[in-house]
Amino acid sequence: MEIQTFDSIIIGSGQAGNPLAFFLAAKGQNVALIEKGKLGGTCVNTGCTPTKTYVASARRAWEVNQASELGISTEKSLAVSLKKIWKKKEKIISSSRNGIQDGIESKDNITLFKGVGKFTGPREVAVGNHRLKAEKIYINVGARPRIIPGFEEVRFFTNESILDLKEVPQHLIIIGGSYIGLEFAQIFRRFGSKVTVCEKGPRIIHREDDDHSEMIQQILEAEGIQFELNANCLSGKNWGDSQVEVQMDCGGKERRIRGSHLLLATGRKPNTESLGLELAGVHQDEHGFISVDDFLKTNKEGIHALGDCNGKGAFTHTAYHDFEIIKDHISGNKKKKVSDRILNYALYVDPPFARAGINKSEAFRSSKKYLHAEMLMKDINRAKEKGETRGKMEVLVEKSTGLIAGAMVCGTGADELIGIFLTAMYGKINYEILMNSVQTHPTVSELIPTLLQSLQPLDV
Ligand SMILES: Cc1cc2nc3c(=O)[nH]c(=O)nc-3n(C[C@H](O)[C@H](O)[C@H](O)COP(=O)(O)OP(=O)(O)OC[C@H]3O[C@@H](n4cnc5c(N)ncnc54)[C@H](O)[C@@H]3O)c2cc1C
Ligand SMILES: NC(=O)c1ccc[n+]([C@@H]2O[C@H](COP(=O)([O-])OP(=O)(O)OC[C@H]3O[C@@H](n4cnc5c(N)ncnc54)[C@H](O)[C@@H]3O)[C@@H](O)[C@H]2O)c1
Repeated sequence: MEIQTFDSIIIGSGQAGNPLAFFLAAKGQNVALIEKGKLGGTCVNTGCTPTKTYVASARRAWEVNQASELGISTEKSLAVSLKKIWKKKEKIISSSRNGIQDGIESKDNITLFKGVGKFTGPREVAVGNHRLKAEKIYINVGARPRIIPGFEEVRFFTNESILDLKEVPQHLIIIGGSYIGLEFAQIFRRFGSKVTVCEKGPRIIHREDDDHSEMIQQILEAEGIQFELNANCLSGKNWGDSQVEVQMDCGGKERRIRGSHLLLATGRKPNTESLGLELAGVHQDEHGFISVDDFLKTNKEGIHALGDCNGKGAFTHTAYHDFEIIKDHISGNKKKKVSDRILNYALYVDPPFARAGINKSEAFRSSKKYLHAEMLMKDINRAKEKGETRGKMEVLVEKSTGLIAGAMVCGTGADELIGIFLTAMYGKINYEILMNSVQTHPTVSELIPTLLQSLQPLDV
C-alpha cells in the first residue's frame, strides 16, 4: 500500500480539529483530516447544538404553561410534537455539518478520509486502506458516553440515541444527576414525560457547592422531576416490550423502579483505546486521557492532543481554545497556554446555572482569605418583572488583591451574565471598578455593583 505524505494529519473533526484544518490549509499546508463519524463531532451532532435546540423548545412549552402568571391565557391545551422538534434540530445541525463539508470541499489542500484513524507508528496513521504520513499529527478524538456495568442487556439510550426519539417517553428514568442528566430531565419533563433521576451520590451536580445542588434540585422538583439520591444503580433489565427496570442499592436497601425509557448519563470516556497510541509511543493517564503539557504537546515530538481527549477541559470553548493555542504557537507568538484559562461553563437547565472560577467549597479549602456576597433573584426587579425569581447571584473576591476569584449565577440570563464577571477576571481588574460601574437599567446585571457593595468575609 502506497503511503500518502501530508504536512499535517488531524484525527477527529471536532471543535478543535475543524478550525485547525482550515487554519493550516490557509497557511498553505497539505492537510489530511480523518473522521470516523459525522463531521462536527459531539458539539454539533449530539451535544451542545441539539440539546440547546431542545432546551429552547422545552422553555417555550414551559412559557406557554406559565403564561397565565403574566396575564396571558390560551384557549388550547399544550401539544408537543417531538417529531417537529427533532426536524428543527436536524435542520440546524445539518446546516452546521454542511458548512464544514463545503469548507473542506472548497480547499484543494484538505483531504477528508472517512474512517477510523489509527497510529501505525510515531509519524504514521492508517485509515481504511490508506496509509498516511506527516511530521505533525493532531489528535482531536473527543469522548463518548460511559456505559456502566450491569446495563449491557437492557434497552437504554445515551445522549446520542435519545436525540433520535420521535415520541415523548411516558416515563423516562435517567441514571446520573449531573450536567447531561439534568438538562435532559428538564427537557423531557417540559415535553410532558414523567422523569425520575437516579444519582448514586448524596446530591446532584457534585462538583458544585452544596447549596447550589440543593437549589437546582428544588427548582427541578417544583416542575415535577423526581430524584432518587444515594441510589447506586447496579443493573437494568427489559420488562416486556415496553418497560425497563432499574435495580438500585440505596444505602444497603435494594430498590427497583420501572419506566418506559432509560437514559444513561453516567459520564464520558475519551476515544483513545483504539487509536494505537502505544504504536506511536504516546503516553496516556490511567483514565485514558492523552497526557499533554501546557502547549498541548504529548511526550512524542510532533504529536499534539486537543479537546476532550486530553482531559484539560470538557467543553466546546475549551476545545476551541486548544485550537487557539496551537494557532498561536504556529504563528510564532507562543504566548497562549492551557493554564491561562479560567474555568467557566453553564448548566443549561432553566433558569441556567453558570460559573466562572472557584466556588465556595474551593475557597474554604484554600489558604487564601476571600470576601463573599450573594443576592437572591427574588430581590431583583428585572427578575420579578419577568416572573423569573428563582436562583441567586454570588461572587467571591480574593481579600489581599481585590480580584474576583469566582462567580456563580443561577437565574434568568445567567449564561450571558456570567460573562461580565469573566471579563473582569480576565482583565484582572479590582472588584471596585466593577462595583463603581453604572450598568443598564432594568437588567439583572445592574445589581452587580450592589452585590459587590455587600461583600463580607467568607465564613468557614
Ligand atoms: C449532551 C451534551 C451536551 C453538551 N453541552 C455542552 C454545552 O452546552 N457547552 C459546552 O461547552 N460543551 C457541551 N458539551 C461538551 C462538548 O460537546 C464537548 O466538550 C466538545 O464537543 C469536545 O470537542 P472535541 O473537539 O474535543 O471532540 P468531539 O466534538 O467529540 O469530536 C471528536 C471527533 O473525533 C471523531 N473520532 C474519534 N475517534 C476517531 C478516530 N479514531 N478516527 C477518526 N475520528 C475519530 C469522533 O467521531 C468525533 O467526530 C456537551 C456534551 C454532551 C455530550
Ligand atoms: N452545559 C454544558 O456545558 C454541558 C452539558 C452536558 C454535558 N457537558 C459535558 O459532558 C460531561 C459529562 O457529563 P455527565 O453529566 O454525563 O457526566 P458527569 O461525570 O458529570 O456525571 C455523571 C453522574 O453519574 C453518576 N453515576 C455514575 N454511575 C452511577 C450509577 N451506577 N448509579 C447512579 N449514578 C451514577 C455520577 O455520580 C455523576 O453524578 C461534563 O463534564 C461536561 O463537560 C457539558
